[in-house]
Formats: sequence, structure tokens, C-alpha cells
Amino acid sequence: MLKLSAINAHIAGTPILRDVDLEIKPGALVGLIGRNGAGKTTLMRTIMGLLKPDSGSIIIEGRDMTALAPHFRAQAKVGYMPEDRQLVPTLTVEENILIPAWANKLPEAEARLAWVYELMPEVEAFADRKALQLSGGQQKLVALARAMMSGSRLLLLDEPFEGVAPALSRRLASVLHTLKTEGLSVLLSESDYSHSADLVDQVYTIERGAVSAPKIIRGDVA
Ligand SMILES: Nc1ncnc2c1ncn2[C@@H]1O[C@H](COP(=O)(O)OP(=O)(O)OP(=O)(O)O)[C@@H](O)[C@H]1O
Repeated sequence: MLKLSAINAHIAGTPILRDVDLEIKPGALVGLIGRNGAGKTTLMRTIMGLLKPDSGSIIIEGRDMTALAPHFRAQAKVGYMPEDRQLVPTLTVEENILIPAWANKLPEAEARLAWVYELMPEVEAFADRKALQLSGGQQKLVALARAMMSGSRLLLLDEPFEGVAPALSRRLASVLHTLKTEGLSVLLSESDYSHSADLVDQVYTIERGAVSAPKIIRGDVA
């Protein structure tokens, strides 16, 4: 599904990612664990094409995406939930969710929205509210819903549990579990194992921009 080979990337002249190899098999839920500043966000932004690597390759579903612009990821059915949510506060929840569909002219937007609402009926319940009227945890659910609009094959979730109250965390975990049973591949970052331990099949750790060999948690991944 996703294969990164020997990725190096810098920000403002400082090397951040160092020789990163990482693979996500179809249907796998993979953790990326590292402390603040370890490089999790930089790695996700690089996979999404928002930061161009200095060297290495990014293969998604067998296609070399290394030099391609971010919108090719949406076409390849990859969705991204940034750590800071990045909702447009003055737009409604539904408008925020539909942004990737409009921006990337995704086909079947209505069917995808229906699927998102089916998995997260609580989001449909506040679909007409402005994003700024929601709690931080509710905004995380909306950011996940928005990522799911384009991400029907692979989802990159940057610290989805960060700052989310326990009840919503459990809800988020249950949605991720359902997505996995539907065959989606997921890369999920966290600063420790507290929420991902029971969820992931495999874990990579990242420290100062270097990613360790994967640790297998569950062996049922293709
Ligand atoms: N815009 C930027 N300018 C300069 N340095 C940056 C910038 N963004 C990130 N960095 C540096 O890159 C390194 C990796 O940051 P990154 O945000 O990828 O880490 P992270 O693991 O996602 O941590 P966090 O959980 O704090 O977001 C850090 O040392 C950070 O200071």
C-alpha cells in the first residue's frame, strides 16, 4: 500500500528525516511512536507531498509519488488528518468535511459523505454547526471525517488522540477499528503507546528523525 525507502528531508536547512524506511501493508493499522519533535508530523507531511524529500522514494499502491503534487494523493485515495485539525472555523462541519471533495474534484462525494455519516452519526448530528462552535474533541472527529472523504484506502492520522477526553478517545478508537475491518490501511502517530497499543498491528518508533525497524504486534496482516 505504502512504501517509503531511504527518505531524507530537511526544514529550513536543518536535516529532519534521516534514511526513513517504512512500509504499510494493505489493511494494516500501523503505529508511529515518537516524542514531541521526533519528526512524526514532518514524516506525514512528506508522505502527503507537502514537503519534498531531498532523496528517497514514496510509492503508493505501486506508483512512484515522490515528485508528485499533494492532490495526486487524494486521487490515490489517501487521506490526512493533521495534528492541529486545520478546520475552517467559519464554515459548517459539513462544508469542512466536503473541502477535499471540492478541492480535488473527487467523484461520488455524496456517497462518501453518506459512508462517513454512517460510521460517525454524531458528526452528522452537528453537520450544520460552524466548526468554531465545537469542542476540541469534536473537531478531531470532524478532521477524521474530512480525511475519510479522500482516504478510502490509506489514512494518515497525526496524533488523533492528543487532547481528546476519554469518552471521545474510546469513540475514536472504535471508529478506527471499524475502518480496519473495512480493509483500510492506517498510519497513526502518537507520543506514547497509551491509545494505540490495543489498536495497531505493527509499530515503528521514530527518534530524532530516524525510524526503527517495525515491531509486529499482531500477525494477521497480509
Ligand atoms: N517550520 C519549521 N521550522 C523549523 N523547524 C521545524 C519546523 N517544523 C518542524 N521543525 C523541527 O523539525 C523537528 C520535527 O518536528 P515534527 O513536528 O515533525 O515532530 P513531531 O514528532 O510531529 O512532534 P510534535 O508532536 O511536537 O508535533 C523538530 O525538531 C522541529 O523543531
